[in-house]
Amino acid sequence: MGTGANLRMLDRADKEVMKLNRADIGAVYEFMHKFRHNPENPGLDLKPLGGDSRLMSARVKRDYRALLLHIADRDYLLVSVKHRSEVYDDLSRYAYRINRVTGGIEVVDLAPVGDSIVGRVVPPDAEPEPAQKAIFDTYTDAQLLELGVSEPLLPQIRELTTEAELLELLDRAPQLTTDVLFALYDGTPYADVLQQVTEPVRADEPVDPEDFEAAVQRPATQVTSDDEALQAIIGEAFERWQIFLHPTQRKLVEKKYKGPARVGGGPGTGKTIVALHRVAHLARQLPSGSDKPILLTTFNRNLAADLRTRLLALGGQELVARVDIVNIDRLASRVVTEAKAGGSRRVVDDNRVPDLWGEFLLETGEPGWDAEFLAAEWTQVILGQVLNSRTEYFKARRPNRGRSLTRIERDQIWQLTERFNHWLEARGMWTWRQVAQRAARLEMDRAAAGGETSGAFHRPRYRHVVVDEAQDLSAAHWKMLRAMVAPGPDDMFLTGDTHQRIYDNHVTLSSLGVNIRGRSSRLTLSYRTTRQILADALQMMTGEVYDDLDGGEEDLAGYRSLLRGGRPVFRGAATWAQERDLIAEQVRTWGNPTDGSLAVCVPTRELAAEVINRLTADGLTAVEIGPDGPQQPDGIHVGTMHRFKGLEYQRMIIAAVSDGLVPRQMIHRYRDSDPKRYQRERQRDRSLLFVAATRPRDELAVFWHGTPSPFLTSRLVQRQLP
Ligand SMILES: Nc1ncnc2c1ncn2[C@@H]1O[C@H](COP(=O)(O)OP(=O)(O)OP(=O)(O)O)[C@@H](O)[C@H]1O
Repeated sequence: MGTGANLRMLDRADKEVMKLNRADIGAVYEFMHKFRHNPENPGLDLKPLGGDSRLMSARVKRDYRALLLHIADRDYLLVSVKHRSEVYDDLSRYAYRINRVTGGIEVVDLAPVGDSIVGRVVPPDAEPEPAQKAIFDTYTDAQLLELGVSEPLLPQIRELTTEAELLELLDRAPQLTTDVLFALYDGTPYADVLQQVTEPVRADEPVDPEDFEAAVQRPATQVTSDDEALQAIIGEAFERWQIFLHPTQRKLVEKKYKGPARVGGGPGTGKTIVALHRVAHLARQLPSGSDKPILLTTFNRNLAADLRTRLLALGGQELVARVDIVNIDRLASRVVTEAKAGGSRRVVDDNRVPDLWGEFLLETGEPGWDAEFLAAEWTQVILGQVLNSRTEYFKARRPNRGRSLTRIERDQIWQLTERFNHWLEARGMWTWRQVAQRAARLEMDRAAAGGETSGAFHRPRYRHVVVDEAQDLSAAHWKMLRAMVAPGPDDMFLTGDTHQRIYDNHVTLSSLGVNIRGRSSRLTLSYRTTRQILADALQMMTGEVYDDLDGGEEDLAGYRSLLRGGRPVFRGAATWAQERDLIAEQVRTWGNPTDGSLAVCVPTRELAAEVINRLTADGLTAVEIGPDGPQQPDGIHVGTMHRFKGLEYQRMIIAAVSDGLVPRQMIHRYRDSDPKRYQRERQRDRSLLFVAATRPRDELAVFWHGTPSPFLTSRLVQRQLP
């Protein structure tokens, strides 16, 4: 007999392990190590549990036993670690099956509901339990099985009459059973559950319910086999996302795509996690080397820094060494610097563009033109579409630009923009959008030269490009990225959510050479927020229509959470001073936490400064969230809405959600003059509020003074306390 064995751990087992004390956790690690070395080691006492079952037990230490599933000759799956007394008392309580829908292995403990303590957060003000009626009695067994519910659990599911019982059962049920029953319990229609919850995790090929070797390999069997990951689990220095992907997430990560692919989905559904795992997956297939063939990019600096930290946690220095992690503007500026195309020009912020146009028109004495209009035309059409010549501009489509232009007007505008360019250059300035446009041009030329058979052959810069926060990139950014990687399998992988677009970049990817048709998927299960917070955040989105980055529409159908918590608080005050009292009061109610778990979000920097003053006056440490994130980890973090992308807090207050502030008062001037722009700006402000409202994990409070923001529906406003 050979000595070594393969031992994997099922995701549910690690939850049990984490509940043990440190010494016992250490014992589990020792056990696994010994077992892999030689499962026949007499000290492990490996033996079948009941008849010809695949279930076996082995000794971890005096009081603990490991339950293992024997997959194949020297291949085992650790499914549970239990106290000795629980293992042998009633062997019929454990069941295992290959799920016919997902093809994954499911192991369940059939202990009666009521035996264990509910492990989830249940709101203190939970509604009274309904009368004794079986929760799922409107569905037949066949229907539940069709949705992928675990068969051995059916008798218990039939008995459920209260939410508490449901929560208890689902705490130990397989993932798909949990997902399906929650969706049905939330009132999602059967057909939608089938389409949104079950279909994305259906096995790609027919499932053989006896083939455990095939089953253990499928995404639906959430396991880990790698030693370092196991060690990390045991050492507690890990987070679950690093190891256990949801089957839907894992499928997207490991899929082979024929071209660019896109993953959408609401806030907190793990898009960034998927992007990071995708990078690791692609890196595993690279030939060894010391270069960086994978680009991982995102919108801004602190998001890129966060990606680096998380990628390091996921795959260590070895992985990070193969990946170029950089935010998109910095990437563009690198290209321009490398080509010495920027001279010594200094980059100025794009929001200064209207003022600069104003100065230019004044200085050059060009009457009859509106600086705002020209700034938008230059930014969105000329730079936005990387137009290089007057002819290109004549032919360009001008979607979302409101009024149409005659040929003569286009000609004049083109000339003006050329002069404006020189004017900026003479002042040693250019904007981030100009940098992006220049970089796109350089990379497109470089790619075109690569196709030539001339002596200087240019290889594409990257083999794979992975983009997070894809909704915020501009057309020039996409053109640059497209040119940096050769079209082909697994070339580009994008994650993002247009409901969270907070910069004014609207694109149609196919027109930019990034063809995601037929390769677009969506995640729907939020791992971050409670269903109570999620429901209220969705209310704030009422009535708005969002795009899918490719000319179509996208919604958040099926977006849900398995986490529960208290209902968000909504309160209005007469004045801003009184609202600050509300903030202070809420912070007190939550126990004045200054450990970095609480944040206050407001529309402007001035308001942020005033909140900081108020909290400081109360003797609390309050710190501002800057462009690189919070200035220090501790204290109460206070920042404007733009700063919250990529952050997560346990509790949050969103304050000054008042009419005139959310959306910004200034956008009203476009209402009649440029209704399309008005719509876009209004949508952007709504997205900012949505992003903020979906950052807290457990609790949310929303305040305003005077008239509440129009984004707060009357249902939300009426919920306020007297
Ligand atoms: N498979 C998983 N297991 C455990 N936690 C997960 C998993 N996937 C995601 N999470 C957690 O959910 C939270 C949100 O994940 P992530 O930031 O990737 O979501 P996102 O979709 O990119 O969100 P947003 O759109 O708001 O930026 C994080 O705390 C992450 O650790």
